[in-house]
Amino acid sequence: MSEATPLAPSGLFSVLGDKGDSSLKDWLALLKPRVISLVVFTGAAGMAVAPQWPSIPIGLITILCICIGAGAAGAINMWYDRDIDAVMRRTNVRPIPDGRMPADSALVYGIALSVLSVVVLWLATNALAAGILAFSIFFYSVVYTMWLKRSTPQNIVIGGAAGAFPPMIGWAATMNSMAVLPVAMFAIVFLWTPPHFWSLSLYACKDYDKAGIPMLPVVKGARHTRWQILLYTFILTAVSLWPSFAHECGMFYTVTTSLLDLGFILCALRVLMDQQDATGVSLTKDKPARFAFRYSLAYLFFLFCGLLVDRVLLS
Ligand code: HEM
Ligand SMILES: CC(C)=CCC/C(C)=C/CC/C(C)=C/COP(=O)(O)OP(=O)(O)O
Repeated sequence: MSEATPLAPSGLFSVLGDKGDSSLKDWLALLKPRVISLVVFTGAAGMAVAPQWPSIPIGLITILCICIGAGAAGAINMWYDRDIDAVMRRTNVRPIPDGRMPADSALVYGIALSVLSVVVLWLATNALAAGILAFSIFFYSVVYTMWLKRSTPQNIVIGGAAGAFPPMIGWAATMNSMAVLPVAMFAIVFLWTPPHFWSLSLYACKDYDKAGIPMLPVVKGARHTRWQILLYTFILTAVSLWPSFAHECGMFYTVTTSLLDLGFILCALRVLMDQQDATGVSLTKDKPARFAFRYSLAYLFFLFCGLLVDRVLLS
C-alpha cells in the first residue's frame, strides 16, 4: 500500500506515550498524505475561485487547517479500522496493524489535530468555515468509518459527502457565506466518489470480502458494480457542467470538463465490458478498473484546474 513505510530509527518522534518504535513517517502516514493531497487541492480551489481572496497568511492557514483536519480524520479512521486493516493486504502494513504504533496514541493524535485544525480555522477565518470543517471530520470519522462502512454497500454514496466539503470550506473561509459555485463543487466531488472508489473496490474486492466489509462488489457482485460505475459516471457528467449552466464559468471549463467526462465514460464502458471474474470475489488482474481508478484521480485534478484557469486567469 502506498502509505507503507519501512521501520525507521526509533524514538525520532516519540510522543504521546508510544513504544518508541514509531517514526515521524508513521505519524505522517496516519494522516493518509497521498489521499488528502487531492482533498486539500479541492479546498484550495474553493478558496481561489471565490470573488475575494484572503491575505496570503490567512489563505495558507486555511489550507493548512483543511490539511490537518482531513489528516486527523484519517488518523481516527485508522484507529477505528485497525482490526480490518490488519486483515487486508493493502492496509496491513499501516503503523497500527503492523505494531509500530499503539492504537491509543493514534486516537489521541487524531482528536488533538481535529480540535487544533477547527479552532485555528475559526480564529483565523470564521465560524462557518470552521463549522463545515468540524462537520466533515465528524462525517468521515464517525458517520462513514464507524457506522456506514461496516453496515451498508451504499457506504460510499453517503459517506462520500465527507470528502466533498473542502471546496465549501475554502470558499466560506474567504466569503463567510455560501453560493452556487461551492455547492456545485461539492456536488461534483460527491458524485465523483462512487466511480472513484468502486473502480478500486472491483480489484480490491477479495480483501474487502475477507475483512467482512459490505462493499458493493462483495454484496451485489462485480457486474452490478460495473453498471453502477457507469450510472454514476453519467450523473457526474451532468453535474460537472452545473457551473457552466449556472453561468459561473466560461467555455474553457465547459470544453475541458466535457473532454474529461468523455474520457471517464469511456473508462466506465471498458470496465462494464470487462467480463473477467464476474463473481466479485477475485479480480486481482482487473486492468480496466485499475485504469478507471487512476483516471478518476486525474479527472478530478484537471477538472478543478480547468475551473481555476477559467475563473482566475481568464475571467
Ligand atoms: C468516502 C469517500 C472515499 C473513499 C471511501 C475513498 C477510498 C479510497 C481508497 C480505499 C483509496 C486507496 C487508498 C490507499 O491505497 O491508501 C483511495 C485513494 C485515493 N483517493 Fe479516495 N476515497 C474517497 C474519497 C476521496 C476524495 C474526496 C478524494 C479527493 C478529493 C480522494 C482522493 C484519493 C487519492 C488522491 C487517492 C490515491 C492515493 C495514492 O496515490 O496512494 N478520495 N481512495
Ligand atoms: C476535511 C475532511 C475531514 C475531509 C475528509 C477527507 C476524506 C473523506 C477522505 C477520504 C479518503 C479515504 C482514503 C477514504 C477511504 O476510507 P476507507 O477507510 O474506506 O479506506 P481505507 O481502507 O484505505 O482506510
